[in-house]
Amino acid sequence: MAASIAARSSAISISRQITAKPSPSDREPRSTVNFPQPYIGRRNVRLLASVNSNGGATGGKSDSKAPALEIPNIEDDSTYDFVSGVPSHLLPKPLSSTQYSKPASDGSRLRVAYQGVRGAYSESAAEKAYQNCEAVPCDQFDAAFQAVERWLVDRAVLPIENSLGGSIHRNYDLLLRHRLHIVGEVKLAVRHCLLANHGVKVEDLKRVLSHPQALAQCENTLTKLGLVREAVDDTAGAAKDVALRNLKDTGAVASSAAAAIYGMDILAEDIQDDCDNVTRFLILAREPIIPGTDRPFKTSIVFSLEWGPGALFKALAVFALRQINLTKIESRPLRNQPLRSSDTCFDYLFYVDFEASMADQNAQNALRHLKEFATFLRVLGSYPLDTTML
Ligand SMILES: O=C(O)C(=O)C[C@]1(C(=O)O)C=C[C@@H](O)C=C1
Repeated sequence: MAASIAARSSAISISRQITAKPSPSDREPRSTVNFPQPYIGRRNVRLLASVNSNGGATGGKSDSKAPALEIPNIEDDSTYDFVSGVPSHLLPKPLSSTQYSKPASDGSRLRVAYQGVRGAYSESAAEKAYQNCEAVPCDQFDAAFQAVERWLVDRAVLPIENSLGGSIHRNYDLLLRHRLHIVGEVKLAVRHCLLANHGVKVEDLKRVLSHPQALAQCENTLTKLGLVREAVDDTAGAAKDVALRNLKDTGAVASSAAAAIYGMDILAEDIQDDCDNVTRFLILAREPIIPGTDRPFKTSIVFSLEWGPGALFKALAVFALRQINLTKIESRPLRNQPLRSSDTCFDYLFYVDFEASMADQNAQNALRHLKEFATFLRVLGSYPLDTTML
């Protein structure tokens, strides 16, 4: 493998990873029938956490053509992993929800991959998730996923949505292409600064470099200043580039930490369009955590549906009927899936976050119900909510 121990303290670059043989999970999902389908079909599997054998409220079977809001009987005694469909006794022991943030017992620091260079917001998020961790920079999101899969690091912390800019679609797509588990979330208040080299004034600037999300979050300020925007891989990388090339007509939108690291002046602070600018990051690991009920949990799933009137309404009703609160829904195109026979519409994957632990009977019933009519369903993780004040 090209990425080796030598890469331990240097940035992980995707080009280095590409020389390695792709694992089956690196491949693009081809269609719903080619996905690993632990939840698909009409077979009733038990969930990893124990469930009672009558399977829920009504115990009745529903009609798959017009799914009624009823719960099926549980007929199969086996226990399967949510994600892989492998019998759970054959899987590595998952982390418990209290273990997931503890440092390793041998005193070594947890290695946490993030996308960007030093001074990126993602680095701060990694450090917020795991104080005293070794934050490992990666040039692309994909490299951070691969770094975890190849045991180069222990975790990855990647942005998934921002309160102003919206979803980071690339990471939704990568969640499905890779086999990692969501084991936590981190919310980070993002306060952007306009940075420039020493002696440069705002009036001297013609262009500004930054991550597309950061540029979107500062839309109003940058429009008022009349600056031409140029998108780069990360905010701190923009600052580094402007500093290294000693540009006099170009600024960067980045953090105050990046200004200090790359020796730049801060021309303006808090230039985001709203002072409440928050980015939510996901913490990814090779193994899932055991969902608990000792504190508020969230569960993230992805599913696809048969086409037809009310299909999404019925899918979401499995949660509404059980008073389960949804916190996020995102739809993404189902790639490599030919257009439907009528050629008039696309196929979608729906990513849903809901406020319940997979250890809750209610959540298990909801997913068992959804699996009756979903053409694909995967649990991406069940993890504690980040309830810290920003
Ligand atoms: O460029 C950075 O500093 C990042 O950490 C990336 C990122 C993102 O992808 O959304 C993270 C937080 C901010 O929302 C802006 C950019």
